[in-house]
Amino acid sequence: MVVASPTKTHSEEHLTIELPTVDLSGDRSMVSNLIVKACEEYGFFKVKNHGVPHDIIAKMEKESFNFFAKPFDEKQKVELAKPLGYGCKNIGFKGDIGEGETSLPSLIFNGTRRLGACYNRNFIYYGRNVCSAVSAYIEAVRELACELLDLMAEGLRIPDRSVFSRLIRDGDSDSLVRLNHYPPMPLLCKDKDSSTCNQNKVGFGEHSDPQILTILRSNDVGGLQISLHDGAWVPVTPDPATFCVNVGDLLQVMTNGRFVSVRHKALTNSYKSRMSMAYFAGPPLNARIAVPPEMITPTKPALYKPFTWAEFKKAAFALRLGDRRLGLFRMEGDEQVA
Ligand SMILES: C=C1C[C@]23C[C@@]1(O)CC[C@H]2[C@@]12CC[C@H](O)[C@@](C)(C(=O)O1)[C@H]2[C@@H]3C(=O)O
Ligand SMILES: O=C(O)CCC(=O)C(=O)O
Ligand SMILES: [Fe+2]
Repeated sequence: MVVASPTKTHSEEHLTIELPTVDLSGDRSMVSNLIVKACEEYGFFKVKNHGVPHDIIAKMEKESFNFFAKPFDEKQKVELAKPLGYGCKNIGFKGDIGEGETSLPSLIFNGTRRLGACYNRNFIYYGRNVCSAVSAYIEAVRELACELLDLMAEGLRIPDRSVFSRLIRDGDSDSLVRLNHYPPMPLLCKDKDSSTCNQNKVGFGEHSDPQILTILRSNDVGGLQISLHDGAWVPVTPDPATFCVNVGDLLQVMTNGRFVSVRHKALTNSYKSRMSMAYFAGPPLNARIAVPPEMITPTKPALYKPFTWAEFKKAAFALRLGDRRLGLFRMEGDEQVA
């Protein structure tokens, strides 16, 4: 059963919880334990001293801003096979956007190692600079994603340390890079007669990420919010010196529900452009999503049926952005939906 039920927003007030920030230059066993704790508690954490060279990030940011600053007609030329390419005002195949009348220009690149970011005709449209910036960025964040996945396996005491990362290292790993641009939007008014207009519009609606792991970075403009267990929305403070890392649906499955793939959304603001860059680390399409035996015990039996990423992706991409898709793969007789 699929339940399309956005979690409820707690009135206007927001909790101010700082996400755990993990310093990757610290003691390895301490780092791996901290990461496991953060993935269990929040499904999100920040990393500093992450090893992704500053010039690679700066070049990617510069090329992304240049791209979004181009005239619309020119950007539209790169609209190729969905979800890859440039898209405006819709997310996915069903035209989902935020709750408000927002437009989200975004650009999606293939992160598959074998194909490269700008394979076939894309190269002509994006230009040499964009392609080399994206390729270097993908290489560097893939390394970071693999390192984090190894640390997670260590923290979970799984003897096969590369059980998760090998899916990403595979030349056919089905990864993506998405650049999101949130232009400033006027504030929403609570009601027509009200002179108090103070609500930011939703730029990217509530959802979880379907892949294994997401490595997200934004400029210094806030907007990302995550949903806590009780349905409260918590804003994430932007910090360009860190990456924000989140557990995807597949990692929730591969840890047998120990890590949580947490719902999140992004709001626009009325004064400054926000730009985010997300690397979605996915496995090869034919990969069987297996749960390491250490994650299954008599008290914690397998929660999900076995499936391939192709099967999961097909189901996920046929749904709407906010739909809960993990329920489709729960073991028979299990009443839970996610
Ligand atoms: C409505 C949708 C957009 C999405 C594919 C989907 O059918 C459901 C998951 C969405 C998502 C969220 C994370 C990433 O931004 C994304 C590229 C992905 O892999 O899954 C998007 C998809 C998209 O924009 O096509
Ligand atoms: O822009 C953001 O901070 C979030 C974007 C996001 O969640 C996504 O691209 O899947
Ligand atoms: Fe996301």
